[in-house]
Amino acid sequence: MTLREVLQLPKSITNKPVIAVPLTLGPTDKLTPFANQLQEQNPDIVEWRADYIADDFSQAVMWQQVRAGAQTELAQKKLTAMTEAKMLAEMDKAQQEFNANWPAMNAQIIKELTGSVFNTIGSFPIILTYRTKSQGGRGEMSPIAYATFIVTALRSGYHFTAVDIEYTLDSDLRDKIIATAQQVGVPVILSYHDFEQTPDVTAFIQDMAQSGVDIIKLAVMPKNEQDVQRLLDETRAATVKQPLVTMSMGELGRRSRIMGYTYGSEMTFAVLDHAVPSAPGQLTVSQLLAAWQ
Ligand SMILES: O=C1C[C@@](O)(C(=O)O)C[C@@H](O)[C@@H]1O
Repeated sequence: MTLREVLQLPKSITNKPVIAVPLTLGPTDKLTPFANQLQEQNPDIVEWRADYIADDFSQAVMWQQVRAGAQTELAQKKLTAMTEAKMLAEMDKAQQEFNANWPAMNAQIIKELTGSVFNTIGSFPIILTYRTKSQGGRGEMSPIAYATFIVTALRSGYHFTAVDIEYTLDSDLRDKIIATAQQVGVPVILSYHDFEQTPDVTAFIQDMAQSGVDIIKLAVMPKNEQDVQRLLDETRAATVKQPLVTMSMGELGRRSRIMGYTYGSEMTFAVLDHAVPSAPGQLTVSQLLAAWQ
């Protein structure tokens, strides 16, 4: 099956790869300008990089906010030292209650976050991605919180076109996400990033193919032109059954983002004009289309 078929995207009449645009907005950014620009540039799919926003709604951050609010209130009340001590002890109890209620609150927060994305850009197919710091993203959640986030978003009632999971995630958690994705009918993209070098691409692709996922994605850093060519050649030579998405990052690797499809990479990531790239070397959609002219 081709990547377009796996993701149930319309057939291309140009034979070009799928263009994915990352959505990297944080908690104070507005979605509407992104949505408007999206309509103008009309890529195939949006990758919601949830790591740009989800950590702002983590258990620790939310409790911090509740506590700070309560403390400000206390400070305004001119309490005796004894009453204040009593109230602080009550805060401890409140924290325990907060922690006990967190799973339900977390599920609601994730549902609302997902809803805000779908209500604004839901006419576009959406990939759900949470990228950890070690894989080049912003996410600092623990592996369990990461898996909970993904599983809850998949079960939120909004239908993602695909979900991305990191190859480096603990295999039990990975299997749990894969099982959930299969239950809700969402294809899984398994991703691996190397920001230092271009590893043995063939070996990685073969190992990643063992995990029963639907699509394999590899983003690696070249040190020289030979590395870029090796990534392309090994992509072409790969014999796995899953569709592949590969790219050589950084300035040197740019041509792999433009020409990778002629070697068998079926999706390329590009940003909307004036947006900040989500990985080194990404072109804008306009630059990509111009390069294909
Ligand atoms: O995995 C990838 C590919 C990418 O890292 C790139 O190099 O374009 C960009 C990420 O947003 C995406 O999740």
